[in-house]
Amino acid sequence: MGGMTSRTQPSEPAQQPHRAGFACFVGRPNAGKSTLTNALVGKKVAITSTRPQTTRHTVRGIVHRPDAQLVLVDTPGLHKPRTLLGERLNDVVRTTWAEVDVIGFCLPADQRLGPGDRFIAKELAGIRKTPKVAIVTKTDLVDPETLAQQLIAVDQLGRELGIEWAEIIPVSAVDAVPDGASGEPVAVATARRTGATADTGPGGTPPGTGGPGPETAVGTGTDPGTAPAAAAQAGPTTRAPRRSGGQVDLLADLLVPLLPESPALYPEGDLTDEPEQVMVAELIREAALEGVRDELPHSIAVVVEEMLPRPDRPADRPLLDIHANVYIERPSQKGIVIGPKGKRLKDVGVKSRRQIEALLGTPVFLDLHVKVAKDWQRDPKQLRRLGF
Ligand SMILES: Nc1nc2c(ncn2[C@@H]2O[C@H](COP(=O)(O)OP(=O)(O)OP(=O)(O)O)[C@@H](O)[C@H]2O)c(=O)[nH]1
Repeated sequence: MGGMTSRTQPSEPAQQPHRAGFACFVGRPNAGKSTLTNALVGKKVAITSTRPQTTRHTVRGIVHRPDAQLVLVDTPGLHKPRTLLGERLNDVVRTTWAEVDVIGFCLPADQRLGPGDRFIAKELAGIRKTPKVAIVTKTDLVDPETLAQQLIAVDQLGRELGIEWAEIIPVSAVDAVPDGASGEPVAVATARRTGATADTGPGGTPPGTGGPGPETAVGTGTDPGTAPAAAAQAGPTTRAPRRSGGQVDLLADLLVPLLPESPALYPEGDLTDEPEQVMVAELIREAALEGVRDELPHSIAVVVEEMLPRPDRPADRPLLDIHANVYIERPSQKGIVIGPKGKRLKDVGVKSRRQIEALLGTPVFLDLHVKVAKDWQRDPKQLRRLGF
C-alpha cells in the first residue's frame, strides 16, 4: 500500500531545501550593524548615525531570496549599563542572542580590537548553541595589510575565548547601501509649506518664543497646494539597489546555510515587520541626534502619537499628517533641541520629513512637539510609556 501512495519522482533534479530563519548583528556601538542590515535588505530599515547607541528598537530587515528568507534582527549595542535603560537594553540583546539562528559579530576593520569587543566576545562565548560569524566591517577604510591583521586578530580572539567562528568575513557596506539608506532621502523633497516654521500644532508654542508651555512645537510639511505626488512616485521601492563588490551578497550566502530548513516566514515583499510608527519615530530621533552635545543622545526619545491621512484630499494628492513628541529629560535640554529661534527643531522636522516621505512614499505634514519627561531613563513607568 505504501508504494501506491508514494509520490517520489526520481527523475527530478535534487533541490536545495528552502531555508528561513533569524540572524542578528552584534558589536560595539558604531560597529556598522545598522548599515549592514540596510545593505543586505536593500532599503533603509534601521537608522544609522555617526553617534553610538542610536539603535534602541529591534528592527527586522528581511532578505528575500529564491532559496531562503533571512530575517535580520538589529539589536542595540551591548554596553556597560549605567542606567535602568542600559540594563534593559542589554537584556534585550541577550534574549535576542538566545533566540536567533545565527549571530553576526561586527568588528570594524579600522579600529584595533579593544575592551569593548572583548566584553561582547566573552558574552558570546557563553552562548554555546547559536553559530557565530565574525564580520569585519568597514573594510573600505583600511589597506589590505591592516585588514589581514584584523582578520588574524579576530581569529585569535575566538581561539582565546573558545569561540568557534562559523566564518570570518570582511565586508564593506557603504557602496552596497541603496539611495535613501545612507542618510539621504530617496524621494524628491517637495516644496516646504509656506510659513511652516511658524506653524504650530494644537497646544504648541511657536518655536523660538521660549514660551511658558511645557512643550514646543514645529510643523513642517509638503505644500498641500503645490506639491505634486512626487514622493509617491519616487518611493524607495522603485529604485534598484546599487550593489558593488563590498561582499554583502557573499555574507548573505554564508549566513543562509546556517539557517534551519523552513518555508518562508514572511510574505514576499515585506522588508520589515516593524510598525510604521516606530520607524517614523526612529527617523525623527535620528535627525534630532545630528550635531547635538555628546550627553544629549541618550536623553532623547520620540513617540509618534498619530498618523492619519488628511481628509478631503484628492486621491492623486494625498497628505499624511504625523504628530510626534520629542521627549527630553530636563527643561535645560529644551534649548539644545529647539535651537535659536526654533531653527534646530525646524531643521530636524524638515530632514526627518523627507526621510519619512521616502520611507512611506507619500507627502507628509510633520508636527513636532518637544516635551519634558523628567529623568525618563531612570523611571520604569516612563520607560514603559515611551515604549521600552
Ligand atoms: N566607510 C564605512 N563606513 C561605514 C560602514 N558601515 C558603517 N559605516 C559608518 O559607521 C557609522 C556607524 O554605523 P552604524 O551602522 O550606525 O553602526 P551601528 O553598529 O548600528 O551603531 P549603534 O546603533 O550605535 O550600535 C555610520 O557613520 C556609518 O555610515 C562601511 O562599511 N564603511
